[in-house]
Amino acid sequence: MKHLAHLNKYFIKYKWWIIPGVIFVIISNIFGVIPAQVIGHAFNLITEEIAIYSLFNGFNRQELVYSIFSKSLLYFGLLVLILYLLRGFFLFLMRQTLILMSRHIEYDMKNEIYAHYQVLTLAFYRRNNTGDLMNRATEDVNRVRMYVGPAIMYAINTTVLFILVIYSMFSVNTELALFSLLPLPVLVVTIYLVNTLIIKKSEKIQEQLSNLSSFVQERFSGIRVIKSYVREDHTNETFEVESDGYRNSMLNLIKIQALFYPTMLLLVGLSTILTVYIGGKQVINGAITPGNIAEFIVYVNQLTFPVTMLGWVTSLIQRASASQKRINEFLKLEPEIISTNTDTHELKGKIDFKEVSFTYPDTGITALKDVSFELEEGKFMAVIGRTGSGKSTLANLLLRMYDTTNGNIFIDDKNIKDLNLKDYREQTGFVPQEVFLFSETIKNNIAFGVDDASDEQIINASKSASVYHNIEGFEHKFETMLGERGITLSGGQKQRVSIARALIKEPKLIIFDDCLSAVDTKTEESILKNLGKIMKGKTTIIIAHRISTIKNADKILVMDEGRIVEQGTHKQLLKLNGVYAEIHKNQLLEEDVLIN
Ligand SMILES: Nc1ncnc2c1ncn2[C@@H]1O[C@H](COP(=O)(O)OP(=O)(O)OP(=O)(O)O)[C@@H](O)[C@H]1O
Repeated sequence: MKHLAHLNKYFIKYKWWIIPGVIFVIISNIFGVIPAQVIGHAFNLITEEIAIYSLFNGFNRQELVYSIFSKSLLYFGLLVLILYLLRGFFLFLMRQTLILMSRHIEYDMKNEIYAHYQVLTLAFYRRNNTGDLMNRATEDVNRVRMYVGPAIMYAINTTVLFILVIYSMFSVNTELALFSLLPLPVLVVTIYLVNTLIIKKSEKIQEQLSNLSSFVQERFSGIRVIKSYVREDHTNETFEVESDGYRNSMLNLIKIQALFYPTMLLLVGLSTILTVYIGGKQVINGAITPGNIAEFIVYVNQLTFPVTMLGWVTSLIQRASASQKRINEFLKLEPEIISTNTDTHELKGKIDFKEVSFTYPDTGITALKDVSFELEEGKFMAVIGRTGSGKSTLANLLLRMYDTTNGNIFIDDKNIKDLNLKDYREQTGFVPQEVFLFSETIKNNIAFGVDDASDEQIINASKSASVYHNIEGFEHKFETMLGERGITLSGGQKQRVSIARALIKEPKLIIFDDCLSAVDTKTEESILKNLGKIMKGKTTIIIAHRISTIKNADKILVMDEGRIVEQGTHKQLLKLNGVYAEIHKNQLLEEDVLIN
């Protein structure tokens, strides 16, 4: 329960929804209890009037007695109807306040969680899978909403009704009240147990269903692989096994659910029988009137629903508490990378790595070891090296996605940790190795990093990235939708759209992480030529595998196993006759083989 204390701030915020809500609950219940008393009186009236009516047997007056009798009964009927209508009206107001409040809290919570997700670092996203992140923002929030809305509403409702009904019952007759209420605790416990079982089974089913959907989703995405490996039948079989498990669990749940209502009705029936039996005895003894029995039967029936709710509410609170615990775990996480500086700084692009080492926190892999280099502002630097040698890690550190484990990075002679990170990243362009495009129009994908980008800017960026002609070739040009709802771009086209997205920002520092691998050498040349023009006087870092991409760089870093093994210009490195010269030789040989 202590986890739910996090929600108190919302209750305070929405106190003007809760207070009227509680008042409506009380009023609606008063209008629920009075009809029982009216029915009791009506019942007594019937018995008395029948006796009077029989007394006048054979007299003319009997007709008059009958008309008075029926009129008064009609008035009673109308009164009960009006009372129930009023009850209904206040129930409506109760839901309008308390349930609506829960929707507002749900909205606030989702915003709070989403905003917190945004400040958490890349390492957090590596540690947690997307499904889990989504679950906390949707499933868990939904469970908590069930607590702040229905659970609280029914809890207040049940308490108020209980007080009113029990007071009315005991004020009529203590013994009858005790016997009528006797089966109710059994009902509460039974419903709680059955409900907990139902919830447990439902959760398992939910999990099976989500496994099933993930399975189907993945297989649909990988349909090309399935078809080319002729694994359709095998996939079908796996699906059937999963599906069978889901069906069996569902059948099991339905069996339990089928027992739920009969058990409830049985216990309520038992209560009614006890009321009639004990009440009958009391009537014979003259302690109560027959009308009181009718009144009690209405009470017992009125209590049934809230009592059922009591068991339900208890399990709702338990689930909400578990969910809130999970949500709190995330909300309490502090981002590892904090930037408190709010000063803006015009980025010049001087970079200085001083004995930088970096170990990935979750895997313990040391990706950079004692890396030191300097790059003057406005220069073009390239990084080359075998796969896994730490090139992308270097880019990650340069964008401060992670902080160094040892050593320091200086940008314009300022420690990167002291920079205003938002301001720094805004002036930096980054093209990642794995292209990610949103399921949006090409135009929106290119304009992603800029507010209110003009058409001209978008066109120029696409021209610089040598993707303009491809886009113009599509039927809807820049309005072409990408992703699931639209077309699929080729690998090279994706890379170039991603480059255009970085170029439109007109960054002071640009980092290309192996993002020219899927474009042919001619296109690459034209991109590099454009880049040379755009980035003139601005710092450019290109991570690449092809010497042709980087031979004009002012400085080339050659990396191996997390270390810089060589650095210099193309000519200097060739002279060294080391790793770089070896890569160069091999690539020349490859080209020869291809040409011949
Ligand atoms: N997010 C991560 N968490 C843990 N380890 C990582 C992570 N990213 C990379 N590594 C590890 O760090 C090492 C360096 O990887 P990095 O991606 O920097 O290499 P790279 O030189 O860019 O390789 P490639 O040319 O194949 O892209 C590798 O051993 C890799 O397994």
